[in-house]
Amino acid sequence: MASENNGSTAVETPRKVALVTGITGQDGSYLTELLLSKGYEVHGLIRRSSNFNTQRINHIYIDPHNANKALMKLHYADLSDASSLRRWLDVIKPDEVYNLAAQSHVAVSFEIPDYTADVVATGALRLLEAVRSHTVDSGRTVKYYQAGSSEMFGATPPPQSETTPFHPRSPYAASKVAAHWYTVNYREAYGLFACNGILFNHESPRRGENFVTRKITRALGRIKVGLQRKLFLGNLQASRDWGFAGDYVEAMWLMLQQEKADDYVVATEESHTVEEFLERYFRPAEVDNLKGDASKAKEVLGWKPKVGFEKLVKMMVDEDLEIAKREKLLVDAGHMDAQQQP
Ligand SMILES: C[C@H]1O[C@H](OP(=O)(O)OP(=O)(O)OC[C@H]2O[C@@H](n3cnc4c(=O)[nH]c(N)nc43)[C@H](O)[C@@H]2O)[C@@H](O)[C@@H](O)C1=O
Repeated sequence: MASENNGSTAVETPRKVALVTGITGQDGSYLTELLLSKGYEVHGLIRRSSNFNTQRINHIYIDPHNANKALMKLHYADLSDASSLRRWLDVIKPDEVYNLAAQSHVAVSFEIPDYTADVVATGALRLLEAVRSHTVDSGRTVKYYQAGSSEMFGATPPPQSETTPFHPRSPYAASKVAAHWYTVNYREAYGLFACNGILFNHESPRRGENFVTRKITRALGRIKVGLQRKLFLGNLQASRDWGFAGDYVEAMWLMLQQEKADDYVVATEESHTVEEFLERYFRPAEVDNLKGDASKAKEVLGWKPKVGFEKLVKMMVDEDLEIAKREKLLVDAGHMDAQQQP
């Protein structure tokens, strides 16, 4: 409980409680930092893995035995396990649910389409249904955020806004379209406060190393310190609207603070091409050109990006150069293989 005492009366404001799927990912870690800074208690659902995968949130983790300070809590669950979702909703009783979990790699979704659809599309439906049934049984109100993607626009030419038709070009994108419409449907059919954020690419030093921006900045750092000589890239003609993940999680939160649930495009409105390469590879179907029109988020949410393209690239290159320098120390001391590329 947050309390305020001005000498005469004590006003007690209950902490807001958020439930975040995908908390171990790039966006989950930035969103958790934001929510904790706003005084929320944050519960994250994590998948069981034989390797720890909590690197992005280790710096904010406090042992739960320290009950007064540990405001981020982690629980095992899975978007493929409906009963786990409902159980944690009943236990945690969140005010806001952010569905950020996904198999989020577009190229990989061609390799594991069935799994991608199960987690990204049906997983969102399971969570929506768990939220709906929990609100009916408990009489509580829960707000829901669905992480949508510019990949849903796919082959439709830019600029892409909330009214642009979807034309998905991968199992991942088609699954995100399904999740988008499940969310709209639960809003219309059951009156659930459910929002879709249609986020264009957003990057950071915490971006997964097999997405193109991080792949490039990791390689740059390693090449600079002499740990790597070549970088293999794919389609260099593709254009993307790249923003900073830290800015984008703020838009997610803002959507759930509005009077009315709605869908919003979040983008920088600037587009750039992938340019560097040594060898090419191509995806079965490619999304050529993405550039968002975020006018609605600017007008209604009062949101605008703080980090532009150049600042973003510099931030990532600087951070990855530091990582490469640390790797070099390990290689020189014989603790790591120089050929071991990320
Ligand atoms: C919004 C959206 O954003 C992301 O999806 P993505 O745009 O596919 O991201 P990416 O970084 O993998 O590719 C960007 C572009 O870069 C091209 N490209 C060239 N050479 C390489 C290359 O070597 N690796 C990769 N990964 N891409 C390459 C690739 O062909 C594509 O045209 C996900 O977060 C997704 O979850 C999401 O929702």
